[in-house]
Order: sequence, then C-alpha cells, then structure tokens
Amino acid sequence: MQLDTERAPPHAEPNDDAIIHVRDLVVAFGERKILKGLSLDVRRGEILGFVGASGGGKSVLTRTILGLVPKVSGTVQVFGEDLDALSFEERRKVEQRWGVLFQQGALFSSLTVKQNIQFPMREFLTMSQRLMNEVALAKVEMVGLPPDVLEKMPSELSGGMIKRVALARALALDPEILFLDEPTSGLDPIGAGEFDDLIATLQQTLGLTVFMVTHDLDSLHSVCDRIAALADGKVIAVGPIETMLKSDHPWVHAYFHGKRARAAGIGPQNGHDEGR
Ligand SMILES: Nc1ncnc2c1ncn2[C@@H]1O[C@H](COP(=O)(O)OP(=O)(O)OP(=O)(O)O)[C@@H](O)[C@H]1O
Repeated sequence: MQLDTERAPPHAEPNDDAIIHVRDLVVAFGERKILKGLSLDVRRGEILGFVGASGGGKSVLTRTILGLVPKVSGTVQVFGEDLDALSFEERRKVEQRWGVLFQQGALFSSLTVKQNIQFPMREFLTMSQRLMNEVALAKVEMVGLPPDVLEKMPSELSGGMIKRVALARALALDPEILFLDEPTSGLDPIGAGEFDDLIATLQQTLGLTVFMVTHDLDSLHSVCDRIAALADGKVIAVGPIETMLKSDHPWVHAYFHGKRARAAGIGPQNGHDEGR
C-alpha cells in the first residue's frame, strides 16, 4: 500500500510552519482504539480539509487536539505548546487563540445571537458591555449577516444563519486557528457554496489557519489548500487533491474517484494531474 504522506516521517521535529503538530497519537475508549498512531502537521495559514469514513475518528481527533479527549500516548502541540503540560491559566491563554465551530452549530438556545457571540468574551476577557456590543456587531457583519440578527433568538434563524452566527462566535476572540467540524452539513448546495466562499475570504483577510473536518467534496475542491485522509486510525494520505488522486489506498481511491467526486469537478478531466 502506498503511503502518500508528503510530510516528514512520524518522529521528526515540528516544522517551523506547523501550527498544529500531532505525532503517533493513540486515543481509545475502553479497549477500543480509535486513533492508532496518527501523525499530522497543520501549517500556519493553510486550510486543511480532514476526510475519512463516517465513525473513523475525525471528531475524536479534533476534540483531542482541543484537549477535550485524553490521549493514551503520542504528542499534540498547538502553537508549539503541549496542552497536557500547561497550567490551567496557561491553557486558557492557548484556548483564546482558537475558535471552534462544532458540527451542530451548538448555539445556546436561551441566549440571543448577541449574547451567544459575546459568550467567549465574557468567559475569557474583561470588556465593557459597550465594547462587547461593538465587537458583536463587527462579527455579524464579518459573516455576512444584517445587524438586526443580533437581537434574535436562535429558534428564529435558518440553518444557514445559525452556521454563520456560530462562525461569528468562533471568531469572537480573533483566533489564529479556526476548527470547523462539517461546517456545510445540512446546508443546501447554494448555502454550502456561499459558506465555503465566506471561509476562504475570512481565511485570507484574517490570515487564519483552518482545520476543517468535512465530507463535502465541493469544499475540498474549492477552498482547501491540502487534504488529509484518515483510515484505520491513521492519516494515510496528505497533500493537495492531486496527491489524493494518486493514492491507491482503497478508501481514498473510492472517495476521490467516485461519481460524487467527478460531479464536484475533481479528477484529471478537470485539470488535476494524476501522473505519478
Ligand atoms: N466519548 C466517547 N465514548 C465512546 N466512544 C466514542 C466517544 N466519542 C466517539 N466515540 C466513538 O469513536 C468513533 C469515532 O467517532 P467520531 O465522532 O470521531 O467519528 P467521525 O469520523 O467524526 O464520524 P462522522 O463523519 O460520522 O462525524 C465512533 O465509533 C464513536 O462511536
């Protein structure tokens, strides 16, 4: 089986441009190992799409990087820091430097949009109400929503608007890294395409690094600089779409050569070089 990792071997030191550095990561629930020695670098300033079969452990990896799931062994460094080695206060400082959009949007249903966006500000910072209001307004505008959305309740919003509000909240503290767990799931193709465009624009204007778990082949094609594929508890291919097309791992091959991939414009017929 061909290993397509274009990165250094698993025991190498982090590259200077690796803002997230994962080596030999093992995560298990009871006896059941989900991640079995996974290694991955996410480079500063890139949009990395993370794909893999359903139930394969994509969310588990995200949650482990965020320090929400304990690891059995291996190394996880974010901004060069090993979260497990940090004090509570140091860890909170690191947590302020990332924003997270979980799969379901996960807004607090009893809070207004404004209160949802201000939640991380209240949790991590001491800011006047006036300044928080200004920031909340700037964030809704940043994600393409009108100011009157600020006083609405989540139940009054469409699915696409909820995703945008959740994104505004993830951006509340001006993060350096944005974690997105299936950001376009549940959106219609037009809404998903607009959300992809928004991510790409924000990444460029804010200089973000984006780690995006997705099943959406359109997103992978249109916004991701690189893709990492998870199978059997490891990253078995990483690189641009062309690298995925070259992989002879059965899952990666089936995923990137299937009917849906062709419909998303992925493949040699669309100018992707498949040559070895
Ligand atoms: N807290 C937990 N306790 C026990 N098992 C868990 C826990 N969290 C996740 N799992 C299991 O780990 C496996 C990987 O789950 P995960 O949610 O990471 O998959 P995924 O790749 O994100 O899937 P999907 O694409 O469907 O969202 C699943 O079998 C899941 O049941």
